[in-house]
Amino acid sequence: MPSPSPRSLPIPVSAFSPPPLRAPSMNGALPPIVQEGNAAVRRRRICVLGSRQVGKSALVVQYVEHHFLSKYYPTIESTFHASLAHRSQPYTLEIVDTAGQDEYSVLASRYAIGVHGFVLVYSVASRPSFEMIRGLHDKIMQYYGVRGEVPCVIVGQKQDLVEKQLATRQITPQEGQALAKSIHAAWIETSASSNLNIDKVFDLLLEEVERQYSPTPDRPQPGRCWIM
Ligand SMILES: Nc1nc2c(ncn2[C@@H]2O[C@H](COP(=O)(O)OP(=O)(O)OP(=O)(O)O)[C@@H](O)[C@H]2O)c(=O)[nH]1
Repeated sequence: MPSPSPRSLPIPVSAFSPPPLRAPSMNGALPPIVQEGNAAVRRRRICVLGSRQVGKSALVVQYVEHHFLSKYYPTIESTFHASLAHRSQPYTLEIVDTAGQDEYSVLASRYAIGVHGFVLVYSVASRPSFEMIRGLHDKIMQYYGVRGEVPCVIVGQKQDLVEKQLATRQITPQEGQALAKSIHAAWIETSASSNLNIDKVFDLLLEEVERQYSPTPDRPQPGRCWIM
C-alpha cells in the first residue's frame, strides 16, 4: 500500500484529533462533532469496512490519489486524509481503510467509537461479501446502540466487472437498495477501476452524517440511493 497522501491541501495529522470516545454503554448517541482550529472546516472520521478483496483500498485510493490499484496487497490498516467541499462547506476527512473482515472478525472499538460515518463495501460479483454487510452493521450497532441510526453508505464495488461481462452479477441493484433501506443507509454502485461514482460515495456519506448530526426542517431529505 503506498503511503497515504492528502487529496489537495496538506493537512497535519495532529489536526485530526478524534472526537471524544464514548463508552459503548451510552446507547443511542453518535459521537460529538468537534470543531478545532479553523472553525469553518468540518472534520469527519470515516471507516471503510467489508470482506477481503472487495476493493476497499482501491476505492479509497481512487478517491484520494486518483489512480487505480490494480494489484492486490492485503491491507493491515491505512489512514488517508482528504479535503473537499460539500454543499459549499469545506471538510477534511480522515478515512480509515481496514483489513478485510469475515464473519468471525471482532470489530475493533477504534473502528466504531469516535467514527462519524461508515462505508460498507461488497462486490457486486460476490454474494458472500454482500451477506457480510448486515453482520458488519450489527457489529457497529453494538457500539452505537440499537435505537440509534448510524450514518452508513453501502457500496456495491467492481461494477465494471459485470458491465464488461467479466464476471456474473450476483447482487442486483434492487437487493442492494433493499438492504440499505432496511438499515437506514444510503446505497450506490461503484467501480474503482473505471472511476465510477467514487466521489459520490463520500458525498452520500456526508449527507448521511450531516442529516444525523444536524437535522433541520430546511435540509432536504437526501436521496438515499444513486440511480445509475
Ligand atoms: N475490476 C475491478 N477490480 C477491482 C476494483 N476494485 C478493486 N479491484 C481489484 O480487487 C483486488 C482487491 O482490491 P483491494 O482494494 O485490495 O481490496 P480490499 O477490500 O482492500 O482487500 P483487503 O485488503 O483484503 O481488505 C485488487 O486486485 C484490485 O485491483 C474494481 O472496481 N474493479
